Amino acid sequence: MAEPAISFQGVTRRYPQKGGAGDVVALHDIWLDVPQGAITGIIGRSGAGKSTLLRLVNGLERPSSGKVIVNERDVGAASDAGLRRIRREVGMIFQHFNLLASRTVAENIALPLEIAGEEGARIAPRIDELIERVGLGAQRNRYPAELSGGQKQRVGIARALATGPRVLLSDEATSALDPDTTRQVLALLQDINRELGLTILLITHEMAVVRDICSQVAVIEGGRIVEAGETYEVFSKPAHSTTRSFLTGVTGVAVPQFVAHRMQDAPQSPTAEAVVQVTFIGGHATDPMLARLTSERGVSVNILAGAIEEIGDKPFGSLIVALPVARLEESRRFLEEHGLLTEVLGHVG
Ligand SMILES: Nc1ncnc2c1ncn2[C@@H]1O[C@H](COP(=O)(O)OP(=O)(O)OP(=O)(O)O)[C@@H](O)[C@H]1O
Repeated sequence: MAEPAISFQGVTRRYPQKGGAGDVVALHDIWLDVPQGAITGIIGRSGAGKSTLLRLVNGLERPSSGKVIVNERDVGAASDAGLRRIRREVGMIFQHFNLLASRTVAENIALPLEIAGEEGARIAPRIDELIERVGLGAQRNRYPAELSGGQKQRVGIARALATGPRVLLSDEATSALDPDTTRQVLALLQDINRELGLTILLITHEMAVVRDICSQVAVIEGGRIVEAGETYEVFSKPAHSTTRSFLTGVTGVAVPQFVAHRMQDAPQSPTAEAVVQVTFIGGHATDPMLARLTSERGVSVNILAGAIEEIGDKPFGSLIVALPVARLEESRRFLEEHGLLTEVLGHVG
């Protein structure tokens, strides 16, 4: 196994509060490995500790205890020279782009190279290459105020790549963008990840971003990681209630209105039906298990809604079905024995 690109080892970050009212514990005993060359998402609500976690990676923050290892170097223990080296290897993009208004696109991208003391003659071809990569050839001499949000973020990405980093940190990079532009910027990040083998660690409060480009995800709540793993696994078997609440509306399908308004927690009669969400994962996605439940067990299944999408390059299907309450347990056992996941959402009748 390759060493992780970033490793949080028992990291706690406290902030003293004014007036001695005790510390705010922004992060509590974080253990997390970010694999090389992958796109890893950290998802959490406002105040969960996401920005603090990201700032620990490029040394803008230091841990109160524990270690943050980036490319095998301990960030908390780095000297000033060591920190400068780490920052060249770690690029960052921001929600509000952080471009200099008085500089053109090319001049904004040149900035980190100038700071790093790169020779003038080597800067120009590097800028050409970066502008080409993010598709901004026509905007080269424009100023930020003349650009759309998506174009500004492309400048941010080119600037972050200028020093040839091995890791890219993304702080809510698409939160200020409309859905179409978000898709384009996420696709660009994915291309960069694949073509340059760059490790990307992004923070977001949107599960759709995780679904679209992250192969790994960690869910953070109140400064603690409550769940982490491969996106596909976490989406198909969310173990924590916070994860489930982030997933609502992002995957699968909703119970149709005509059923939803009649649904109750408990069945009201022996002929009631249970409304069940059946999740198909991996190779099981196309298995006609519901048809077999009918043909082999004689259970009548009513399909109410369904969708199949792709998460982490694997099929992920979700169906909402009605099953007779009298056959519910047997039906769930049959489906689960064949690798499907079931969850009872309510009852009708
Ligand atoms: N410099 C600071 N001084 C004191 N408290 C801080 C500081 N930075 C963050 N905190 C506190 O630490 C906790 C985590 O903050 P953080 O900004 O990391 O969360 P977040 O998940 O990024 O939230 P948001 O999405 O709103 O930025 C919050 O309670 C915040 O108030």
